[in-house]
Amino acid sequence: MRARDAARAIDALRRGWAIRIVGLDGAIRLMAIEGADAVTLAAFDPQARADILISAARAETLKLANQLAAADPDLPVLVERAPWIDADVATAISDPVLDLASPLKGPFRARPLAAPQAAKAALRLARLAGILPAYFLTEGDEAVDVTVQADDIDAYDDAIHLAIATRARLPVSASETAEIIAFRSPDEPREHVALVVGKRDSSPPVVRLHSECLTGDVLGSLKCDCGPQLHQALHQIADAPWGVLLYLRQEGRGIGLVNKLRAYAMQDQGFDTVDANVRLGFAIDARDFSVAARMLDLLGMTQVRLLTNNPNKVAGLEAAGIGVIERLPIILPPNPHNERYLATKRDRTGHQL
Ligand SMILES: Nc1nc2c(ncn2[C@@H]2O[C@H](COP(=O)(O)OP(=O)(O)OP(=O)(O)O)[C@@H](O)[C@H]2O)c(=O)[nH]1
Ligand SMILES: [Zn+2]
Repeated sequence: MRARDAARAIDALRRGWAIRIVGLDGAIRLMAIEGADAVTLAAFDPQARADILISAARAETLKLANQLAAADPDLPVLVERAPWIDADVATAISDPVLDLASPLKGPFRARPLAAPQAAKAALRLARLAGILPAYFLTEGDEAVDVTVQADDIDAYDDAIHLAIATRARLPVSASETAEIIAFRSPDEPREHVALVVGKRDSSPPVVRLHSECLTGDVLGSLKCDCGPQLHQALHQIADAPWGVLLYLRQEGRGIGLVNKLRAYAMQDQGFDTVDANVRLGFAIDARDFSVAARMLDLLGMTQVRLLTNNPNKVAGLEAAGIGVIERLPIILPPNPHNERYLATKRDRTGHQL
């Protein structure tokens, strides 16, 4: 059960437990800095010798990039442990939101990575767990709570075992005859849903992929366009012969709610949505639309008319075998709070607005 080991490791990281990642080039023992305190750190690393693993982007902010031998932007950086680096300093090293409040100590020194494949997998695992990509790292063979192969983290794909769990009628304000279909995967606790609107016929459905946005969808946040887009999409689908809205549990473009809110805190400090993600150590867009393709596949839909301004959604579905026969724009007027966000999407992430 290889996906199960990755799922266990994700769970362990969120609980602050120690894990070991075994790569082709060696094994590393890790504990997430996020959630670590003096007590858990002492148990993990009694001699205070664990180094600190961070993303290349974070290392650049800490002025460590010039010490890197290989210029691989995806290769994490190992920061040598100094006596003054305790749990609080490690937190300041890992979290860019704190940079203004706690000017960083230094200088830091980078150390060569003994197990680069395992270290890269550790960063991917942090993203999957929704935590900051920063760890205490040792190469010792002391006990851990979970051991996982780097290959299993690389291959982790929550779409593979996705299946329809149940379906029911769900009248919504846009359509009284909608049906909700829930999907579940044993590898992933978050459940995706599809809302099928209108009477299914042989024409390609109008489809909207909506990524979860708690702040926009539920709280009416004005910082983004998610809430109004969600409702507009449902009405556009209701006006079409038929269609489906996929509600994907990809909060914060796949980095999770807490990390998205960290990105918002970075935006309060002047960074735009793209730079905030990068400075936190994540991809600009960490979503994988193959899960949406798998849902459409399970619904028997192979060709769609896609409601989006995002060319990556079109490309992602097509790469996963769904034919996008038409892209339909979804345009809403900006407000003073999301004007910059929408301009960034247009200018930096290729949105056709
Ligand atoms: N990381 C991050 N995520 C954000 C930010 N603002 C909104 N989001 C997330 O972005 C996602 C919304 O994107 P979508 O509306 O699905 O898609 P899109 O890429 O804008 O493309 P469209 O189909 O054209 O709307 C949601 O998961 C939001 O939580 C931000 O500043 N940072
Ligand atoms: Zn939003």
